[in-house]
Amino acid sequence: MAGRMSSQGKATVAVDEYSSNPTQAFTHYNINQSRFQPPHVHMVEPLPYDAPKPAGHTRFVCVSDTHSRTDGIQMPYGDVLLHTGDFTELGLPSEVKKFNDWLGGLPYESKVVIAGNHELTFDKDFMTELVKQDYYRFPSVSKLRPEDFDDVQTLLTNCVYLQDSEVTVKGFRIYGAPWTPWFNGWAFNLPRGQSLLDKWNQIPDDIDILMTHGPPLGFRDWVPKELQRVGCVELLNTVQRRVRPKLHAYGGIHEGYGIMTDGYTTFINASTCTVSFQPTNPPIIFDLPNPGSP
Ligand SMILES: Nc1nc2c(ncn2[C@@H]2O[C@H](COP(=O)(O)O)[C@@H](O)[C@H]2O)c(=O)[nH]1
Ligand SMILES: [Mn+2]
Ligand SMILES: [Mn+2]
Repeated sequence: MAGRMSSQGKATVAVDEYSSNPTQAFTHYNINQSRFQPPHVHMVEPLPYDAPKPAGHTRFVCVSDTHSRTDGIQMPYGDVLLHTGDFTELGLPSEVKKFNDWLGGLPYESKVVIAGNHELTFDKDFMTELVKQDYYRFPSVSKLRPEDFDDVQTLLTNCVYLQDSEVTVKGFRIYGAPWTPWFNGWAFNLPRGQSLLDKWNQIPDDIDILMTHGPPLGFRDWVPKELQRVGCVELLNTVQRRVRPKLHAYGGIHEGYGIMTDGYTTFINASTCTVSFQPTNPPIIFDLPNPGSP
């Protein structure tokens, strides 16, 4: 069973029986529960940049997977920038500084950033293992001395950096987490199932906006070259059965760029880079009514 009520009346999420095979999970839940079917679940057209912002709303500008290729990106008007990871290629301090400089030149009131699997130096446990393996997989990182990346987060002076943590911006509670299902042994990779669920269980119940690097199952998580869905089943169950944010922003699967809704949560895969790492997908804007406004 994937969900039940705790003694406090809150939903708790258990490991899904289809956790390890997201493509099969999608088919099963679609056939047996119509879980990904219209009318509730459908694609959403992006808001044009010149759409007037309704009174009492905050405009979020979502980007992801910019991979050190920010130079040509046309940034639209908005209030709060959300970047959901993979802002570098390898998490090199030089890349982080360049990204931070780019952020510094943007006019948004607040900028909130999480890491992705490419931000190698942000994952302390990953770096410990990499050093032990003599940087075998990522030789260009070996030129760094540990003191170069020990406090790499502190290079991000022009944003709020979230890692299993939250911030309140203009009354919105925003939570960010970098973890993705294991794939080729990158940073912040964890096995599907309980390991990832343990991370999702740290998300508080009353979050308005959730930022993760990768998608949940079924919402912009299709990898065409492998004919597979790769979203996290536990993340979907956590989002739909417990946290119920108004907005779930992510990237990770570049081919999944676009917007969907399940009728309550809007899911935005804002991957700027395409599958061939061209930074051509435009930032996605999204308006939310301010908390407490009529
Ligand atoms: N089959 C899977 N493909 C994946 C997964 N995570 C990423 N990818 C593919 O790689 C690109 C780029 O990802 P990046 O993290 O290196 O920037 C992505 O668009 C997919 O094509 C996965 O878990 N399974
Ligand atoms: Mn990426
Ligand atoms: Mn990634």
